[in-house]
Amino acid sequence: MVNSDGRPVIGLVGAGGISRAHMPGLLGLAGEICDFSQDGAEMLAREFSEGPVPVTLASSLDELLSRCDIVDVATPTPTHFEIVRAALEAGRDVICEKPMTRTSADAQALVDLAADKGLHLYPAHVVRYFPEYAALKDAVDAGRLGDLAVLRFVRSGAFPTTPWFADVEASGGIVMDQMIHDLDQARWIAGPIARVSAMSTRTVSDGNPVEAAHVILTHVGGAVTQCSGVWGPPHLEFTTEYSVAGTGGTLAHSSRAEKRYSAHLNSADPAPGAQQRADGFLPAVDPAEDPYALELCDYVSAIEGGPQPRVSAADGVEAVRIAEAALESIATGQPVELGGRLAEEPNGNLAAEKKDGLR
Ligand SMILES: NC(=O)C1=CN([C@@H]2O[C@H](COP(=O)(O)OP(=O)(O)OC[C@H]3O[C@@H](n4cnc5c(N)ncnc54)[C@H](OP(=O)(O)O)[C@@H]3O)[C@@H](O)[C@H]2O)C=CC1
Ligand SMILES: O=C1CO[C@H](CO)[C@@H](O)[C@@H]1O
Repeated sequence: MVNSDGRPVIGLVGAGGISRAHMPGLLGLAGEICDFSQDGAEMLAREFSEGPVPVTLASSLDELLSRCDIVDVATPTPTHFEIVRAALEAGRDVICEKPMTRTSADAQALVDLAADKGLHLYPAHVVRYFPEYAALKDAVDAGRLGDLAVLRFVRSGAFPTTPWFADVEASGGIVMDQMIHDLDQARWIAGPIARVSAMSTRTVSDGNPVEAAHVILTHVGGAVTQCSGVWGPPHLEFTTEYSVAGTGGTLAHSSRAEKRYSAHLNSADPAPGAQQRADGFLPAVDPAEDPYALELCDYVSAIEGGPQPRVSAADGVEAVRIAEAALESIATGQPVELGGRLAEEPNGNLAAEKKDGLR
């Protein structure tokens, strides 16, 4: 189905917030983008119809799967399992938004199916492509921080307004939906995790829900990570922070840092520059190094025979498994042992390896 330039037809499932963040990257990679969603696909197609790449509509998932080479799943979390399974059954390589599925058992089942079919499956852990996090990874891998001792990750934004996010059964709440980015960072930067302790709170203020969580991870290598997440009131700008200390030094990032002052008040007059930087739901992105475009390019290149991308399917399973452990710890009040065995198994790479073997 590739077009005359050899560019693939990419099927986008979904037309919500993250679909719009994917569109610039998809437009740079695809010969055609075919979108399917419940209601919003037409509006999304209209918004992005100016350029040379046709944005077309499918009237069902089956139609989309029959018309595309690669599927990009950007629907609510509880729909990921069935949509990804259908795409793999139809023989399509798949990119899927995080969390890969709501449970690690479902995520592992998809990894196994992809491996059986010799197909690629990539979970969209986009924070690995944000420059400040990629720089941290490079510094740690180069040994510039020495042996890691303590890591702290913080992520704050407005409580998401689309109703399914508020349903913990559906979304997994702040830990599975939002903090999963930093749980993945912690494992990527400081290695496998042996123990997870967590606590969370949800309250309502002036009719607005607010949810927050702290998760402590003990890494197999001995380092300790604290992840904190906030889904706050509607005026809260999206911000991120980390600070990492090792025997060789420290590294820190704050998305607020370049601002001379920051105010997050419930007022009609937001902090200067805030709207250009980030809304309450997604972080600010420099279009010159758009991490959503970088991740999509990495995955599509791998699907087309390039090197393994920065994220594997096994990474997606493991992120969900750590988030599940945190939810269990919140429910029981006890730490959860992950046993140090962790999924440092090559499952995520199997699909690609198998496929390469078939070429
Ligand atoms: N990596 C990141 O930084 C981010 C990741 N995410 C993740 O992306 C996913 C989607 O989030 P987001 O875009 O914010 O969600 P939204 O609720 O804004 O959008 C979801 C879209 O999926 C469509 N949809 C729902 N069910 C189906 C279905 N069964 N088949 C086809 N389309 C369907 C909706 O349809 P309709 O046309 O009716 O609107 C809507 O267009 C979630 O898993 C979330 O965790 C979200 C934000 C950022
Ligand atoms: O990074 C993100 C922004 O916030 C959203 C709401 O929690 C998340 O789904 C998303 O992954």
